[in-house]
Parts: sequence; C-alpha cells; structure tokens
Amino acid sequence: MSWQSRLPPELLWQAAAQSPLLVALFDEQDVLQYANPSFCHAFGVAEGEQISWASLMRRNHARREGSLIETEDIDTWLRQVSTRRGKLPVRSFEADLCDGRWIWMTETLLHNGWMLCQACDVTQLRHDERALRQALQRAVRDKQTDTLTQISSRSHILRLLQRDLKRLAVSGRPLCLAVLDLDHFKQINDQYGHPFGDRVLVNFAARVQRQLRRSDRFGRLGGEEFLLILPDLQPHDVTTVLTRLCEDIAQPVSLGEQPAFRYTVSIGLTLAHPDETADRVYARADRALYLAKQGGRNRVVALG
Ligand SMILES: Nc1nc2c(ncn2[C@@H]2O[C@H](COP(=O)(O)OP(=O)(O)OP(=O)(O)O)[C@@H](O)[C@H]2O)c(=O)[nH]1
Repeated sequence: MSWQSRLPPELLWQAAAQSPLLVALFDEQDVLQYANPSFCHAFGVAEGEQISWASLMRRNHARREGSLIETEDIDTWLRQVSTRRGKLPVRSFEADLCDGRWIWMTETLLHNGWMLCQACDVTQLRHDERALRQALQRAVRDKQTDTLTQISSRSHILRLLQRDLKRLAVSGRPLCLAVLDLDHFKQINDQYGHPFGDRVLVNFAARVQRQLRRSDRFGRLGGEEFLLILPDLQPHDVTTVLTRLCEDIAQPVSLGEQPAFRYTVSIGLTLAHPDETADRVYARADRALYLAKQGGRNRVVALG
C-alpha cells in the first residue's frame, strides 16, 4: 500500500499547520493560495488571505514586517526580484526578516505552475557562525601575543621580521634589528623568586613599548630575550635611541615589595641588508648582543 493511500489528507494539513517551517503555495499568477501559521506569522498574512506575492512584498515593505526589504524604491526592487522569482525549478536563498530572524528559503516550481515556498529559521546557525568567527579571531590574537608580557609572541615577531625583510628587498629603505636581553636575570629570579622575575619582564616590556614609534615592532623571543624591529632609521640614529632606552631602563622602579628596584638590559643591533635571510640578520644582532654582554652589559653594540 502506498503512503498516499494510507495517509488521511487532514493529517498533512495538521502537520503543515504545526510545522515550524514556513510553508506557502502561490498559484501560476503568483497569488497566495495557502500559507501555514508559521508563514502567516512571519509575513503578516491573515488566515485564508489571497494576495499576490508582489502586493504582499509591497505591504511588508510599507509596514516593515516580513522580509526585510532595504530599498527606498519598492517598484524597482520588485522588478529586479521578478527577474529571478520562478525562473528556475528550484531556487534557494537566505533572507532577513524584519523581526531579526534569518531564514533559508527554497522555492520549488510544481508541475501545475504553482510554487511551493518553504523556509526554515537559520538565525541560530548564523549566530554559531559568528561565534566561530570570533573564536577564530581570538585564537589568532592569542597566538600572536605573548601571554606574560602581552607584546608580540616569538612566532609573530619572527613572521613580522620575514615580512619586513621582503619589503626591504623591494623598497631598499633601512631596517634595523635589535636583540634585547636583560642582564643577570637568573640572579633576579634566584634572589627574589620566579614570580618577581615575571614582574620584571612585564615591567620591561611595558617600559620599552612606551618609547616605541607605531611603525616599530617589538616581541618576546623567549625567557628574557626580546626582538625589536625598527624601520626607516639608520643604525647611527637607532644607536642613539637605544642608548637612551638603556639609560631609562637602568633607572630604579617600584616593583612589588621593592620600592627602588634596578635592572639593566644589553642590546645587540644590526642593519639588515637586502636579500638577507632572517636567520642571518638575527645571527649578526645576536653576535652584537654577545659583545655587549662581554663589554660589561647595560649597553648597546652595533655590528654592520
Ligand atoms: N621569571 C622568569 N624567568 C624566566 C623565564 N624564562 C626564562 N627565565 C629564566 O631566565 C634566566 C636566564 O638566565 P641566563 O640565560 O643565565 O641569563 P642571565 O642570568 O640574564 O645572564 P646574562 O644574560 O649573561 O646577563 C634563567 O634562570 C631562566 O630560568 C620566565 O618566563 N620568567
């Protein structure tokens, strides 16, 4: 026995009446011949009302209900939509409703020329999509940020360096790279404890950050080692800036229980050459840093 012969027709009506899906039938003149309660509610249609699709849209537009139609000129809008409506056997699209919901509408042309319209509420899906997008943005931001100091993470600052080196190859403008390393940091940890060492790192990052230009890039490579990229300045000028920074960092600060705590930083500086790899530039800056440490710390050494 087929379903058709088994199924009482009124059950189909009841099912459509209770369905959260929006269901409607338009005849070959595009006049509404049936709409279930969900459709009626969403589009402001009265039970049993026969209204053409164009009139319904015009009314919805005037009353700001049903489909959200963002136009001043409803006639032009109707003309444009009429070029698509009923032109394909099946057509699906997303539409906004004035009440804030989003629906996914499918229009199916039936054999007799009528059109079956069915729509489901996809508002939640769109919200989930947005939540997913936001989670992705958060994950990217977290990956780019050093958890402790809130400056660029190692991977991010190294990626910025690669990008700046590529630009240098094209622009030829000067690009300086500095490696900054806190002095005797192990002693600080040993004497005051690891959490205090963390506070020193945070304090250092904040103090350096305050002195930078917007175009400078600053990141933590790991431990007490930091990387600074300074575009568009010659090494001579950068040496002056960083020497001042060293002097500033050496000033006592109030940190935790210590009202006048002093720490210093050593800096290795170099100028990147066009077509150089990040590894090569970094190695030279690191050698300069080594010389700064050897030379007594709390200083800047530049290597060309
Ligand atoms: N508090 C804290 N300490 C860290 C962190 N990462 C690394 N360290 C410590 O930093 C210290 C670095 O010590 P060293 O590499 O010997 O360098 P240093 O004592 O600063 O000596 P110089 O660089 O030669 O002046 C080690 O004791 C690490 O355990 C961190 O995130 N927080």
